[in-house]
Amino acid sequence: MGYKENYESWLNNPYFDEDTRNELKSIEGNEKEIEDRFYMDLEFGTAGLRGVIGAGTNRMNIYTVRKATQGLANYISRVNGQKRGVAIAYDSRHMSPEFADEAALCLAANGIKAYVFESLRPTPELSYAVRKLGCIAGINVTASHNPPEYNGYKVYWEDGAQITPPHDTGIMDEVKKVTDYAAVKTMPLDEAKAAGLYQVIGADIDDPYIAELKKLVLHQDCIDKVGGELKIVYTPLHGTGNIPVRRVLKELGFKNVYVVPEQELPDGDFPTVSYPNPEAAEAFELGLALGKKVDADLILATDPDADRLGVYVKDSKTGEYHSLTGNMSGCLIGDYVIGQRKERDGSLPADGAFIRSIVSTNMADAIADYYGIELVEVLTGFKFIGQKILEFEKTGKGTYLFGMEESYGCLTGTYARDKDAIVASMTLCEAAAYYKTKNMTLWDAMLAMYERYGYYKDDVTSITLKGIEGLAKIQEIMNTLRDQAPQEIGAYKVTAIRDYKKDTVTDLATGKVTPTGLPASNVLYYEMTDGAWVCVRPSGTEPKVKFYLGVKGTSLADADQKSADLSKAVHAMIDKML
Ligand SMILES: O=P(O)(O)OC[C@H]1O[C@H](O)[C@H](O)[C@@H](O)[C@@H]1O
Repeated sequence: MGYKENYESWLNNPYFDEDTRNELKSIEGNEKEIEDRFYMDLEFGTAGLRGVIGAGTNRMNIYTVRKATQGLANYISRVNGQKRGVAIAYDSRHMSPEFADEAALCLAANGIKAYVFESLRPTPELSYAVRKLGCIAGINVTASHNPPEYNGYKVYWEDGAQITPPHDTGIMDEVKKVTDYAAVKTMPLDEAKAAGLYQVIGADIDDPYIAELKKLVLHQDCIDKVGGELKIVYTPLHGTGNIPVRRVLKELGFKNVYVVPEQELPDGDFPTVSYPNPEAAEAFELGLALGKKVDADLILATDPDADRLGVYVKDSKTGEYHSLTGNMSGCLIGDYVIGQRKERDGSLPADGAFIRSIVSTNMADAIADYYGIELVEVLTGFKFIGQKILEFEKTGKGTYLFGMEESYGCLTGTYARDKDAIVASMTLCEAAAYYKTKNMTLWDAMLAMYERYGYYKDDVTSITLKGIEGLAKIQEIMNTLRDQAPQEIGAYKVTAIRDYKKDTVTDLATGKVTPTGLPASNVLYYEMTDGAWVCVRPSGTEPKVKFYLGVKGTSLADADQKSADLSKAVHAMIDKML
């Protein structure tokens, strides 16, 4: 069916509620809008379903949510997982609780028990809940850090990680097979409850989740010593982090936690920011102002579903606040956790591993090298880190020590299988306490890391290309780069090209081709002279093509300069293709 027919069929089908049909009527004659809403079904990307809320097959609405859930239910039935149930969480976005209930009632109508959180919860807690309750799957209704008009639907499998092969394609196939929206099952809430197919969860999961986090603390002694002195500013950016972050910090003994009042309460409009993403500087405007006022040691921001953490730290020598990228905070936390674990236990597991995505900093490799542990690379998406943890468990080979992504996410511990900004906040505050007892700030610790591991500087630039034309343009950019591979970028010569789609690593000096060792993915990676690199890939969660880059300098200033120069060269390369 073409987009026009799809539109007509929604418009004229009484199965769709009146509001939906009225919304569709209001766009009559607006071809572009109709095409965008109906030219495709919302697809599973890096992080499941994600789209703008509204009527249409390419939108997030109760019908597309139900359809996805019917597909999931069919898959669960196919693998005989009905009895184990599905845990469901949701964030502070518009329609999140409604979509969560739609999903639950569809599952219930399929004989699958749904465990639904009583109110909003962070993504990592959902991941934990799936494991804790022994569920076959999990659903999280969230669009993470996207703008307010978006919502999404992340699917988790029994190990608590977001779906990967074979379950992702298995579920997607089942979703595709559901062609008649009216055939999707659902049932009334009271009936689902009476049948024991809808169970509300809350404190019964919160308490053991927080307890798991606290088990990971390595230096309670340091918190006891200076937890009353450190000043921490925190913003949940109108999302789910508020209660759990404050709770864990309080229970551990951090006494001065200042929450940004304007951003404390859940609000799906995210009224104080245009983009509730700790990667964006604007997310810190209010936090920084409060930080300066109270003279905070560190400023933390978690995104709406609290899987990403952004950080600013105070440089006590200049009084300035430095922003830490996800690469920097990830390395700071990873280095602390691995280093202090070694200190505590005397040694690290012989098969210990530090996992990072291919687009994350090479400083991680230097850290792994320093501690004599393995550095494992995975594709972008924390689900691949989750998948590795499971592989370690299944094969008995490999011990997870730490995992991180440049996109502001990391996980210490294996109680959850998605990135956890609650544990990241906790661990960073603990590290701040530890370094404080050594008369160091977190910024001092960061500088010490540069000294020890090298002056790595990494950056990411993205180009937003929306809609059907945008999608085509992104493909065109990838094709251009494949057909006319750059031999140099800025001051650097390309030494090898990794094409993750073709599964090839081509050494440009010898022409030798080797496999990438990772599953196929539309990613191009240029290894360059002097430890520099550039990587290009379409985002799986937003209408963007992303250009990642990294350099290694001889000092902070040198690395900054090299990074700025390479960034300029990448921009010039992009401009040529637009
Ligand atoms: O670059 P993208 O495909 O948009 O993904 C960026 C990030 O999105 C989400 O936060 C996922 O949970 C991450 O695992 C992923 O790295």
